Order: sequence, then C-alpha cells, then structure tokens
Amino acid sequence: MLEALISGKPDPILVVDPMRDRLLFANPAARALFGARLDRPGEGAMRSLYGACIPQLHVATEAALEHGCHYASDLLPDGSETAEAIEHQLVAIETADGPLVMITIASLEQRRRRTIHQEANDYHRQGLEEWRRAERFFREIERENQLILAAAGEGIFGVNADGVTTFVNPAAQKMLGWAAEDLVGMNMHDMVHYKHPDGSHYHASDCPIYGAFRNGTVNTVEDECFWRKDGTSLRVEYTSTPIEDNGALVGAVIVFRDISQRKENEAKLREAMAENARLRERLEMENAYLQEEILSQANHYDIIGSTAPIRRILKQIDLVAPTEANVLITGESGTGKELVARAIHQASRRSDRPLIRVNCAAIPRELFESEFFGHARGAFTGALRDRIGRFELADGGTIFLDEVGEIPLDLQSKLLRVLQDRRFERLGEEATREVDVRVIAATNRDLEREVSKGEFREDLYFRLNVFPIECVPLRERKDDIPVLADHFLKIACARLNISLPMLTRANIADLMAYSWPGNARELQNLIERAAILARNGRLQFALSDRPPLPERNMPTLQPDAGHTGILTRDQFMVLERDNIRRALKAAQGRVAGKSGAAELLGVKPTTLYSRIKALGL
Ligand SMILES: Nc1ncnc2c1ncn2[C@@H]1O[C@H](COP(=O)(O)OP(=O)(O)OP(=O)(O)O)[C@@H](O)[C@H]1O
Repeated sequence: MLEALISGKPDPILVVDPMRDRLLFANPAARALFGARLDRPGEGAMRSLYGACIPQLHVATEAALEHGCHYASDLLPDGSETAEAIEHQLVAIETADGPLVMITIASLEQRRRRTIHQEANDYHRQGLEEWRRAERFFREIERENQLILAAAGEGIFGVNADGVTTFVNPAAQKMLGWAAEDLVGMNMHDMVHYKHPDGSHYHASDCPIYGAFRNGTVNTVEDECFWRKDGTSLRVEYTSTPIEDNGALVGAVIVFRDISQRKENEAKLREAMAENARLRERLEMENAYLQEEILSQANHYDIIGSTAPIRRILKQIDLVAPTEANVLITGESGTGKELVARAIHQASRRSDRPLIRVNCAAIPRELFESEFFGHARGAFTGALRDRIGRFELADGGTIFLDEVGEIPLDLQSKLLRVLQDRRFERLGEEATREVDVRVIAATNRDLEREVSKGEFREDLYFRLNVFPIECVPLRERKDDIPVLADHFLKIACARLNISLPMLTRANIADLMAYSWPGNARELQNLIERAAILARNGRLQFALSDRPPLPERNMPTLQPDAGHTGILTRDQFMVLERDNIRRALKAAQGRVAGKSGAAELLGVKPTTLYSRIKALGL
C-alpha cells in the first residue's frame, strides 16, 4: 500500500529500515536518480548511496525517529550529478516490525518551480472563479434590468445614433400594437412618429427624440402623438434622454406615456368646470334677482298697491307682526286676507315655524274637532290610527283660521279654550296637550252681526278680534288696478313661460271701468286668461258682458261730498272713452259726416280718429 502511494510521486522516495540499514523500497523517480546502485538492496544499501555523508544521514534519521519528521539540506547522495540544491525529508513510519523512514529527495529548484506553477494554477483557477462570479453578477443585473423594463408601465424605446430602434419594452409594444421584432432595427421616427396629430408630415429633422442624441439635450414633450400599427394615433408625453459612451453620443432612450385618458378627463373636467361656472353665474344672477325682488318687496310683503287702504294695511302689519296678538282680518272674498295673514306670519318671530292654514268653510261639520285637535285611534268609526290636529301641527308657529265665521257654535267653545288656556285634548283621548300657537283669523262675514244674531260667540269674537285689519275691496282703491294688473301679468307670464304682452292704456282703462266683485283674485284670473289668449302681444279683456260699474263707483265730474273734485289721468280717460263710445253708439258707428260722432262731440273727424286710436277703441 505504501508502495502504491509513493510510486506516482514526482520526487525520488526511498523507504528504509534504519535499524537494519536496509533499503526496502524506491519509487521510479528514485530509481531514475540512483540508477543501478539501487540494484544492491539489503543491508548497507544506504551506506552505498550516501557513503560520503553517512554521519549526516545518521543524525537526520535519529532526528526523524525522534520527532517524526526532519528536513536535511546537508545530505548529498554519492555520485550525485546534480548541482542543484536538494533537500531531504525524512518521515518516521511506525510499523509492527519496527520503525521505518521514508526519505523524499526534493530538488529545491524543481519544487520552487512546481510551487510557482501550482500557485499560477491556483491563481488561474481563482481568477476563473472570480470571472464566473462577475459573469453571474452581471447576468443577474441584466435579468433584473430586463424585469424592470418589462414591468415598467411607461413605454421605453432605445435608439442608436442613427435613430434606429435597438430596444423596445413590452409596454411600448402593447401601446403601439407593434411587436419588438417589427420595430428593432427600424427607424423609430419613421415607424411611430411620422405624422403630426393633424395628419401632416412630421420631418425627422424636427423630431425632439432625435434631438437628444444630435444635441445631447434631454427633450421633454408634453403632448404629441405616436402612431399605432393599425394607423390610429395615441396621445403621448415623452422624454428623450441622450446616451453617452466615452463622451460620444451613441443614441437615446425614450420613455413615453399614454395620456389619451388623462387628456379626455382634463377636457371633461374643463367642460364640467365651465358648466359649473355657467351654473354659478346663473345662480348668482338668480340670487341677485331674488335679492332685488326681496328688497323691492321687502317693505310691503308682496302686497302690491299704493293707495291709502293698502298703506294703512302695511302699517298695521308692521305694528302687529312682532307682537303675539291674535289678528282678525276682514274683507270681501279675494281682497288679500290670506296675503295679509302670511305677511304677518313672515314678519313675526315665528316665521321659521310653519303657518298652518285651515279653511273652516271646507271642513264637514262632524270632522271639525278632529281636524282642529286630532284624534286617537278608534275615537270614531273610520279613525283607524292616531291623527295629529292642526293646532298641534302649528305648535310654535301660526294657525290661520280662514273663514272663521263658518265654525259651528258647539265647537267655538273648544276653540275659545285653546285660545285662552293653550290646552286641548285629542278626540277620544283623556290626556291634555299644550300648544304655543298664534291665531290669525279671517272672515268675509260681518262677525259683529253674527254675534248679535247669536250665531257667533261673543267671547270668541273678542279673543280673535284683538287686532282687526280690514281689507278694502278693489273697487274702492281703483288706483291700485294698474300696478296690480302689471304685477299679475308678469307673474302669470313667468309661471306660464310665455312672452309678456303689452298692457296698453286702453287695457288699463277697461280694467278701471269694471267693478271687480271678485276683487284682486278676479283681476288675477282675468289677467292670466288674457295673457294666455293674447295675440301679437296684445291683451284683450272681455269685460263688456260683465255687470256694469255701479253708478256710485263711476268717476264723475260732480264728485261726492268730500271728494277733491280732481280726476286722475286714468279716471279722465275712462270718462273720455265712455263719452266717445256713447257718441259712436248714437251715430251708429259713423265718425265723420252729418250727425256723425265727431259732429256730436264737436270735434274734427281727424281728431276723433286719433282719439279712438289712442284710447284703443
Ligand atoms: N294687494 C295685493 N297685492 C298682490 N296680490 C294680491 C293683493 N291682494 C290680493 N292679491 C292676490 O289675489 C289673490 C287672492 O288673495 P287672497 O287669497 O289673499 O284673498 P282672500 O281675501 O284671502 O280671499 P278668500 O276670502 O276668498 O280666501 C291671491 O293670489 C293674492 O296673492
């Protein structure tokens, strides 16, 4: 086994039995060194090989046996031809038959060369390993770069200094519909950037992408288009950055992004903002208009008119509204009683709470109590659930009892109680409830007379009539007719969305000549009808078939006692119209000629014609 181990070694090796001075084995290298001298094995063999330096051999052997290993450089085999420095290594080997010594003869020069060779080998091997590691490292970086480029949402192009595509990432391929193999090797501008958005030719010489490697500048463009494979365009923003290599411009990298959606959203946003601005402007205008309206109406609570009765009513509203006093408004139907009630509520501290109107004339007798105070479920047949009454509903606000004279006598006492104690019970319920309600009542009846006839409770009448307001009929304040007519006309046209017809002097004269038994409501209805029927912006009132103006309301030249005797311009026109009408009637419609209307009136026919025209007859 030892033999096998040493035979392949390059250095000469001898195995000797030092006790017996016998050479036991020599490897081929030793044979080459010692030649035929080895053919004399047996005792004294070492003496024949190292006769000249036996003492040194003994010392070295002793040292090896003592320490296990020893190096000797003073041994030289007999007849050794080599002048090279050699070294002997002696290693003690313990065997069952006693110790052996293995002597390795090494040429120091050869060993040195071998070591250098070995080191060079090692170095080479290590270098190779390093190189492989570096290669692996760069391959990894390359792979990661590829992953990053593939994952990037932006499109990325690489072009060389000729503008030829050298690289294109998947996002760019997807956005443009081209495969990498279609684009790589092709001129990028010619493939995807050859036209402006309007379809005109885009010269490569103007291309900012190429500018990057022509001038070495980073070019960013916010809105251009790239063209897809299918010929459609894509709005893009891009940056073209030059690539330098050792100071030379070798190409550019282009990063682009699809901004079609963003531009669309921006356009929508702009549109929405414009719409918003339009709406805001409109609202501001409406608001300004409303403010104007409010301001112009503020002093008279939507109550139109400037005659003394109207001015008195406005003053009364101003006086009573801030108080908690109950108010009784009297006046014919349509004179504006409800309008006054609403004005009082609006001007009161209760205005942020509701105004609850109860039309007492419209409630069936048997339902009065339930309507006013509410009922509990099962209180009467048909009372399937609890119901809140008008008084509870008006809690904190105002209740407007319209046509209060219609309340049945037996219920008047209950009404009186709630006015006195602010307490009531729901129909069919024991529990007493409390309310805080201001009462405004209205009637077109003469309540005082009803009281005297015993048909209205006196105590209730006094409770309601704390502050009386009287709405005067329209025929007694005719000067309000023109403004009222104008007001109603504007309201009707705005509500019906029709153009505003002209209210002529003749129209006004017609309106003034009428007695208005239905008061402002009748005027409002008539104006609305006429506005609908107006032709070519002209209003016509069919008042001729109406009851004639009572004599007492006709403006006369002989005024009643107390009258100033002065006619207003409108009154005068009414008279003139009436006079001309009568003359025409007497002349059977003829203006000129003998016994014509002009002659009857004592004016020239031409004058009469112009008056007829001016008065709209
Ligand atoms: N002075 C006025 N200014 C503006 N509008 C008025 C005026 N007077 C009455 N009106 C209008 O005439 C219509 C009738 O008025 P309102 O309902 O207030 O009368 P009323 O006396 O309560 O009638 P009724 O007794 O029949 O209930 C309403 O549309 C009201 O706005």
